[in-house]
Amino acid sequence: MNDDTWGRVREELIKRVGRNNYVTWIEPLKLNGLKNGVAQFEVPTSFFGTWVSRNFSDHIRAQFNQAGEPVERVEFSVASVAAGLRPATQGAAANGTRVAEPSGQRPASRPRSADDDLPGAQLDARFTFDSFVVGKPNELAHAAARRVAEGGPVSFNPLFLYGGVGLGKTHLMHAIAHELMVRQPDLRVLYLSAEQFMYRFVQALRDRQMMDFKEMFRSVDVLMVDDVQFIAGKDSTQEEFFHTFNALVDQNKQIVISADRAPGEIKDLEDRIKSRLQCGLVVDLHPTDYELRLGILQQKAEYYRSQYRGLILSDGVLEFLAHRITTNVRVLEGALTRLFAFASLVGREITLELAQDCLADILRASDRKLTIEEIQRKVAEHYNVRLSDLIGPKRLRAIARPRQVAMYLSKQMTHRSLPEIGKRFGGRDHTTIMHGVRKIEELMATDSQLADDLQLLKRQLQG
Ligand SMILES: Nc1ncnc2c1ncn2[C@@H]1O[C@H](COP(=O)(O)OP(=O)(O)OP(=O)(O)O)[C@@H](O)[C@H]1O
Repeated sequence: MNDDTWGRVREELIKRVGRNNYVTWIEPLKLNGLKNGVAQFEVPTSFFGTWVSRNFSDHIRAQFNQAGEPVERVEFSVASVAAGLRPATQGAAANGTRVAEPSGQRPASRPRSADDDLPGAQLDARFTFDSFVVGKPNELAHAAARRVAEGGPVSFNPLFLYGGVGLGKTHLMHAIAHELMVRQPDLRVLYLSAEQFMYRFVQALRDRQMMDFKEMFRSVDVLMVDDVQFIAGKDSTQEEFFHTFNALVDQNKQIVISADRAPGEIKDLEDRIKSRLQCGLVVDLHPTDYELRLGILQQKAEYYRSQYRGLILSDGVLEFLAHRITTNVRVLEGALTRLFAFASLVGREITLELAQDCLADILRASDRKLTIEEIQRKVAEHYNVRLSDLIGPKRLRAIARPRQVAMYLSKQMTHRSLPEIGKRFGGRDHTTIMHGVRKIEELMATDSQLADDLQLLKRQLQG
């Protein structure tokens, strides 16, 4: 092989897989040889090899062939610390690649969810515990996820993680899966979204393969279902999910579920499923606070600094973003990505002015003030009362309580004064509003249902 070939192949790969993927997954590969149509690479860990094999081996093969070097198979071996590279030990996989572990150890930790018989979703390699920043709002969820990922005796089943958009539920679930696969390579870990569960179920029904479907789902050691609220209102999917769930719990197999709200708050979910979901540990990811946002930004900025070497980040920019972008982590990440990409394109230092300029739309959207009308609408919808009744004079308890909830939230979540709030509640006096706010404050201490309602409403309004 011409010495330059791998260099040329790498250049092409940057274009095919993108710079981020390239730096993370291709750059660390060491080409050991190319013989009889097999390209052999050294990789730092077996997980790394599995990941590259699964996601990039086709690209690598194609680019070698393009460069005039026929390659039929790509192999990855883990370097042994003491004795250099150990020979590959595992047979070729169906896709023409193989991943090997150092000899003397267990066979390669090929994630079982990558097996053809397990229809799991792909895991995002970036979503690990190492890259998850822990702060007050997510410390409980993180601790619970860690415990499950240790893979010891099942102590709470299911683990139910919930929280608003983009707060890290999926990240934590993937982190559990990654960790389990590394610790216990033989474990059958299946991660999928509730939507994929339904899709598989419908497919099995259509193809008359329900027995296979049931057998497959009951054969896993760990089942993780993301965004379970999706199956609410889908009767037969719920039914099947319920049976799968029970069968696995009976076998003492771990289940991890995520949703955008607590089990009891998912509308159109059967009561028996709600109660099953509440049996284990239910933990929520709270909206981020300033410290957590700053921590996440610092971590991501560190990564970008290594990607865009030479770029200067002025003091105070990250603090500014953590203050101003409070929506969710996904938006925060998007802002930083754009900022670094823009600064590198124009070759300028990332200053506060540049950030304000380049992120004007995101900052404007984050600045959006919540209105009393939005709060009233959300509360009316939540309690299933008419908006006109919520604002109107009716004194029925079923309406008066939601009205007080809306008054309380208006006081808490907007900068409006009591008289201003009164005006928007059908011209009520400010003392009526004050009474409503106090009533809710009192009740919250003793009525856990009300406290849950308020938490949910706040989360949704902040979302
Ligand atoms: N604590 C954290 N540390 C680092 N990154 C985080 C953290 N929380 C969220 N993120 C990042 O924010 C993005 C959104 O997270 P994720 O997809 O897990 O959210 P989610 O709660 O599943 O949202 P959705 O409800 O939309 O499914 C991801 O890129 C994730 O890595």
